[in-house]
Amino acid sequence: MNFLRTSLMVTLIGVSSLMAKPTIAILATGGTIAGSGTSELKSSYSAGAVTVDKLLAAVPAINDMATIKGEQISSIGSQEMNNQVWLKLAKRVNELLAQPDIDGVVITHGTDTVEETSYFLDLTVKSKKPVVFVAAMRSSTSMSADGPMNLFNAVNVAINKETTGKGVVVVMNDEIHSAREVTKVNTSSVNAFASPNSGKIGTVYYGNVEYYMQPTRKHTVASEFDVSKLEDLPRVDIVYAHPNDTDVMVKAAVSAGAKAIVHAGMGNGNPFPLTQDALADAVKKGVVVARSSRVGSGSTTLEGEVDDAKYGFITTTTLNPQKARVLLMLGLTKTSDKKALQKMFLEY
Ligand SMILES: NC(=O)C[C@H](N)C(=O)O
Repeated sequence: MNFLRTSLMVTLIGVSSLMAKPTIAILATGGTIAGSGTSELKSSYSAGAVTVDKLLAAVPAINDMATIKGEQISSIGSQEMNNQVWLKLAKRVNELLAQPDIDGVVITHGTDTVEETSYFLDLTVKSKKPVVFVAAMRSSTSMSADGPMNLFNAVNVAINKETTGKGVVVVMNDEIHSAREVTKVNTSSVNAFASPNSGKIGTVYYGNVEYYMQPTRKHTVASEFDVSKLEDLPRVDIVYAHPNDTDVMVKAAVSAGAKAIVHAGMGNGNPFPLTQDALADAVKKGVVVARSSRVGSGSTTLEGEVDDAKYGFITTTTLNPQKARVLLMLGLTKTSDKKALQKMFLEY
């Protein structure tokens, strides 16, 4: 009799744990998804004006799928994103994902720099659990706001078993992108994101998730970067190339104390000759110079038109300048050895 009662209880516990909803932490940082304007037909608004509770209240359906725990990290337009918020966010996500009762994290963010913040977390989160960034191009008060459906889709991606181990992903406009690859490609359209080198890794349509690609570079648990004890990050500046360029921006970066410069070169990462000399001088002063490209896709190849060995440059391979900056900031917390940093650009 006792045996029967015990086995019945075990079965009931088993069934109820099978039916238990996953718990998802939603961390809000601001952005247009939390933007508020005075008219649903005007494009002007203030980013980050809506609190996490209001954001969640706009999508009640997510409570049927998961137990939701909202948290406000910051309330800024992502053009105001900075080292402090990056570190706070990465530390908090690691803390939450270490808890057995948290199954995944969704982060609401602005679109302007979501490609950088998501890549920063891709390199610093120490968990295989889902981490999903979501944003919007239309403010919460706009007609046909895209935020609610994007958030609904993001929670569906976060509770989907297949998201485990994929690294940090970004959900926008029914698409799932890997944080390493995704970039903003349009200033105003709801279809503002693409992964030019690899394509999206999946789709999410009214909550139905389909994956068909797997990120191959090192991320999350395979990454060597640890922010748990960091208070700040090394300064890395980006210098954008153009015909008839000068040495002014490179010199300004060096005298401002940049530890590294990412050069957004022309074509396959080519600097203007005068700028190239200034970059070579920067290397002699101990500044790391990484050649990226302003083109937006493709790799700055190890053996292109620039003799990297002669000038002491490294290349960022397929990372665009703003993502290369993120990897360099973290790389410099480990080493300033150029060979070691070049290796990171081939692995991450
Ligand atoms: N669509 C957006 O989210 C743009 C806004 N400036 C932001 O990045 O916060």
